[in-house]
Formats: sequence, structure tokens, C-alpha cells
Amino acid sequence: MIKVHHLSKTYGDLTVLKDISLTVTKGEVISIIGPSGTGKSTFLRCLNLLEQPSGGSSTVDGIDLLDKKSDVPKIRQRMNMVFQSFNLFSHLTVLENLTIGPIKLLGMQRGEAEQKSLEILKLVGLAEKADSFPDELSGGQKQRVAIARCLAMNPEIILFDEPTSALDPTMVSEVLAVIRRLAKDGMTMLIVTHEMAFARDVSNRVLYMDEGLIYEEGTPQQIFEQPQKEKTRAFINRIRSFNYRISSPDYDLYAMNAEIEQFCERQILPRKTRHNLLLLVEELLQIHNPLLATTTLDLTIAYSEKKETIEIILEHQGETGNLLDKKRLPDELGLNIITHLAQEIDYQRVDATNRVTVLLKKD
Ligand SMILES: Nc1ncnc2c1ncn2[C@@H]1O[C@H](COP(=O)(O)OP(=O)(O)OP(=O)(O)O)[C@@H](O)[C@H]1O
Repeated sequence: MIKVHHLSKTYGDLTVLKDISLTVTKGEVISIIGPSGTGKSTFLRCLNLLEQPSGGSSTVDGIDLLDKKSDVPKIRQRMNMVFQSFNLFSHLTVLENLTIGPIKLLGMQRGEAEQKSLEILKLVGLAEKADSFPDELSGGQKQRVAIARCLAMNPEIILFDEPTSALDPTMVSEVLAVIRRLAKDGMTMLIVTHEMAFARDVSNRVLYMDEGLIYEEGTPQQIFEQPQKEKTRAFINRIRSFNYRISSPDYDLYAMNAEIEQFCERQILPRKTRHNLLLLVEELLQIHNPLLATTTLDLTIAYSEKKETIEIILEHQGETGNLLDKKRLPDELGLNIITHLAQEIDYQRVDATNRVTVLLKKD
């Protein structure tokens, strides 16, 4: 679908992309990770010609992107991009933001464009906001509109440039849930992201970029669990999230806590943060303990260096239900401790999984 050969990009004396080669096939979901300033965004921008590559070649379904005669608007329609900063038209309603592209660029009739756009808004959970203006929406909703607008152009590939970086931590999950849904529906996507837990579970391939190259690539398992090269290892060690599967009510709490302590050490977290994190995890597990008789619990602790946030995610299959719901608890003692330590608590049902996400309060 996309074939990139020896692509390079320089700005004056600065070589940002040295030599990038990549083949993307239909239905692939590829996450691009790596330290800041290593050219991840530049690479995406070169792909849909927001930046002119300095050398190499790049084709989409055989169309040469660097051929001056190629139809750039058409290329951008097929390979549409979602930006960090939403880029919505503030003077247009949500629906108009979606219909303007299909009407003006694809020549679609207004009625058809509106009908299709409403269906897409439903898909991203925002049908009731069709007549709102972007300023009336939260950051997460704006980004979901931006994704819907991108879908309205009926792209074959979507390029996401750090779609959650401009969002408050509490709004990240709603946007990631929409991208997950697209992945499930088979959309081909390239996603530059700093959300490692997400990159790990949504992608079938992960590219680690450094030194102007795709320094290492592999399955999420290979890149996150067994990176082969020194720089990848160092990067992953810095950002890696902690995962622990608990499958019995008699699980070894001490062993798990020791691993969490080790993880905190690697992230160089202050002692008070470690203490609060352990306490929060303990209380959450206490409340969820009855589930262990019938199902497993997946615990993830994700530390974002960039945002300096720690998220605790507890996932379990089975019936829909939020165990942190006051009405379901015999007493509120544990919940009070959790509420005291948490900045935000969120419950979602995603793909038959119950997911509780708790953001640890900052010191
Ligand atoms: N238009 C430009 N002119 C000059 N230098 C630029 C331009 N755009 C990007 N750069 C430089 O290119 C390098 C790579 O930037 P880029 O935004 O692609 O990195 P990144 O890996 O996406 O970083 P981050 O994760 O922080 O977004 C940086 O050093 C940046 O300053």
C-alpha cells in the first residue's frame, strides 16, 4: 500500500530523516515511537507532503508522491492526517466541519454528505454534538470530531500525529478508544504516539525511530519486551509500563509489590509517590478481589515521563460493572482512600472488557 525507499529530509544543515525505508500493507496498524526530536512527525508530514522530502521515493498504491504531476489533494484524501492540535474550523459547526471536505473536494451532494457525516459522528459517540461549535467541546471531543472529519473523506490510510498529546490525561482514553475501534474495523493506520501502553496493545508493528532512521522495528512484543538494540532498550526501560496478571485470589501480593517497587525505581519516582501508588493499587485490588474467584485481573501501571502522570488500569472480562460504584460496596472505607489518592477515576466498557482507570494525584 505504502512503499518508502531511502526517504530523507533536511532543514538547512539539520538532517532530520537520514534514510527511511518502510512498506505498509493494508490493515496494518503501525505505531511510531521514540524520543522527542527524532523526526517522527516529520516523517508523517513527508508522507502526505505537508513537507517536501529531500530525497528518496515514496509511493501509495503505485502513485509516486514525489512526482510533480501527482494529484496532492487526492493523495491527502487517501492518506488523511489527524493532528495533535485538532485543526477544526471554529466558525463551523461540528457537522459542517465534517461535510465541508466531502462537498468541496469530493463533489458530494450536501444531503448525502450530511447523512454520511452523522453516521460517522455516531461512530465516534458525538452525534448529539452535530450542531455544536468546536469551542463548546472538550479537548477529547474536539479530537474525536477531528478523527470523524478525517473519516468523512473516506481515507484508505490514516496518519495520526500524536493525537493525544494536547489532551488532559482524563480525555486521552476516549480518543484512544476511538482509534482502537478503527483498528478493530481494519483501518490502515500509522500512529506517532507517546502512549506506550496503547502502542503496545493496538499495533501489529512498532517502529522505534532514532538517529533519523527506523532504528529498530518489530512486533509490540519484540520492541517492548525484547528490544535488541542499545538505544531502544534504554528508551523502553525509561518509559515502560508495568503489567501484572492476577489469576487467583491467593496471588502473591508481596512478590507483586516488589515488582511495582522495582518499576518505580526504574522510573525514579519519589518515595511518597511510590507509597501512594502502592496504597492505591492495594485498595483497588482489595475491592476487585471477589472477581478473582471467576476471572483474571490485568493490572497496568503506566508512567508518562512527558506528562509526569501515573495511571493505574485494572481490566477484567465478564459482566458489565464498575466495582467502584458506591452502591455495590459493603462500606466506603476503601473507596474513600482511593478517592483521596486519585486525581481522576474513570470506568469504561471496551470490547467486552471492564476497564477502571485511576490517575494518581500528583504530590
Ligand atoms: N520546519 C522546520 N524547520 C526546521 N527544523 C524543523 C522543522 N520542523 C521540524 N524541525 C526539526 O526537526 C527535528 C525533528 O522534529 P519532529 O517534530 O519531526 O520530531 P518528533 O520526533 O516528532 O518529536 P516530538 O516527539 O517531540 O514531537 C527537530 O529537531 C525539529 O526542531
